[in-house]
Amino acid sequence: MEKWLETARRYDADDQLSKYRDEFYIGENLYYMDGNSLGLMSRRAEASVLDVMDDWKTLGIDGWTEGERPWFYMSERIGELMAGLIGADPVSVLATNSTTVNIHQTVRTLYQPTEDRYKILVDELNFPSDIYAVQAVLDDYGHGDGLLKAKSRDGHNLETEDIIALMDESVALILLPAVLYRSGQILDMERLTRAAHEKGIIIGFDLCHSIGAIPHELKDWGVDFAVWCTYKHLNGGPGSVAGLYVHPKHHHKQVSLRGWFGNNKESQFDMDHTFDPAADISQYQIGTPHILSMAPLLGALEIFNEAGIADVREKSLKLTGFMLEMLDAEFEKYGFEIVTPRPADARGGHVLIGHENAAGINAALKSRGVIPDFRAPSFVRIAPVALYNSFEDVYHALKILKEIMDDGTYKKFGNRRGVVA
Ligand SMILES: Cc1ncc(COP(=O)(O)O)c(C=O)c1O
Ligand SMILES: Nc1c(O)cccc1C(=O)C[C@H](N)C(=O)O
Repeated sequence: MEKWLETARRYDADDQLSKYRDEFYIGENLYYMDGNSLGLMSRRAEASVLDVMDDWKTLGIDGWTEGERPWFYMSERIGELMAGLIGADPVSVLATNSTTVNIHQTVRTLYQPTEDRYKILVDELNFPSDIYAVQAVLDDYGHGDGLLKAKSRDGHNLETEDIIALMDESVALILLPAVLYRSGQILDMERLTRAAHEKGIIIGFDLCHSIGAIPHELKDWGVDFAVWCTYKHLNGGPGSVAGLYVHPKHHHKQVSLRGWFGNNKESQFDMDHTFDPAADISQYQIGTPHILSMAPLLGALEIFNEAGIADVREKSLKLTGFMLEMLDAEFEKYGFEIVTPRPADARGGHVLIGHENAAGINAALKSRGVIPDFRAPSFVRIAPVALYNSFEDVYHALKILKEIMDDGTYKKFGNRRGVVA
């Protein structure tokens, strides 16, 4: 194992992003590898929350329009800060609601079924909330049987051609993940979008596991819409306000879930009963924005815009590459299945390993200060995050994993997941 430590130290010495590690609160002797579920708090995120609290303290109601960070425009302001991460114009990006609400909002708004074309194409590996939301839309439109699921050949990943083969004239809309939440596979968004548009289908992506980990070019690819959460790679904190993108060609369509914060800002306080939609993405807001759950993003996103998503991606690939190399070389005898695709263009920001005792192994790792997460039925997800993890973290996490396997301590933990895994 010693040679891996040397490699890790060499990589760390070369790491241009290592200066950001100190900006984050990282517990003592903790190897935090769960940034794809909940990113760590940075000092800048903490400071921006305190600044917003201070505006509330000193300005009261005038905080909506006064101060350096007027709350009335904060959803759009954070949208601007996220635009570069997804390759979009700032006027097409917004921080609002939760991911699930944004799926209801975008899908309901852009889904325009006809008698022959009413199906929504998803995949059988997507996160449950996405499926619940899409099924609810279909049910409400009287097309409950319209959910079409692309199947996985190996139970972990998807083949682009299998998805494209399902795109026919019966499909009205497609919602797919950009990076699969379990395996970490990146889907070919550009090719899928091209194929969907050739068939006249609206296509959107869930970027929960890709934003902040990989670059995107949504506008150039012509993607119709996207949604994402901000508490994973973007480090916005638990329940931080989600994001959405809608291509400018759809901005003229009136949103389905209407509320007064989607109204044209100039006329919003006229309190008229006729909805006067904002001309741009602002229309996708519904009610009063959750200012305190947006505030951490002001600081957290500043770090991203400074570090640059290209460098973040380069380091992230090197971290997961190093992890995969160690797993291949040192873990063969333990019976792990390494699920994450190997090619760099197909691998997101985390690695998924399968083992029949995965829940016990996950618990044993946590007891030793390594924080991954368990995903049913038998997987451990490990995310070394470019902004705050080092190569030495990866080395220590895997060294501890090896010790747990060698001494069998994982057996003491049973093999059941916690209530929140
Ligand atoms: C792919 C994906 N979609 C949706 C969600 C749910 O998002 P929210 O709880 O913000 O609605 C998550 C994670 O919680 C996710 O990983
Ligand atoms: N949103 C979460 C939560 O409220 C509690 C615990 C975990 C989460 C997650 O984000 C899970 C995550 N979407 C996943 O990929 O499994």
